[in-house]
Amino acid sequence: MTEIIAQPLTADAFAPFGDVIALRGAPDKIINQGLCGRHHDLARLEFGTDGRAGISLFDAEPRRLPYRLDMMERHPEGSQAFIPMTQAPFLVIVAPDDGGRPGTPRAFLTAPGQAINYHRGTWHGVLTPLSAPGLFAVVDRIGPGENLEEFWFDTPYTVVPT
Ligand SMILES: NC(=O)N[C@@H](O)C(=O)O
Ligand code: NI
Repeated sequence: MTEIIAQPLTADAFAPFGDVIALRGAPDKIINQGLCGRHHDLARLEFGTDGRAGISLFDAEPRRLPYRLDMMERHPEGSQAFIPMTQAPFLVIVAPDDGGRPGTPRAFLTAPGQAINYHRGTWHGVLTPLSAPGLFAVVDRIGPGENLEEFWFDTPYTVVPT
């Protein structure tokens, strides 16, 4: 199986696929009588013309590295954000589109305090925590119709740590 080496997640590397939601420098605005910094509008969310935003909680089983990647998916009708409810790193796997199927996947390990938002239609691996509890707030589209497309690889990949 082809190996993919997981890299530290950076906003630049992830930009073609989505947004890294994290503190970056000074807040955009100081609020709450000076006791809170607002870091404003950090992700491009989309829910389609007939959908709406929803917040759900995902309680996922932790996985281990090396990780067998045999399927990727995408949501053609909306974006999907994963906001960890712990400080634990998790695995993020994305791929460019290659004629309607995932191209070569890329894997990232988050740092504590990083959350992510997959842009609408981005190929990604399913939520992959690496420790328990795998508890995440998820902001994605609630609406009619099918919003999940899966692609199963004939030959799985193996994701390994740096
Ligand atoms: N299917 C589902 O709600 N979860 C996936 O979209 C995922 O990205 O984990
Ligand atoms: Ni998804």
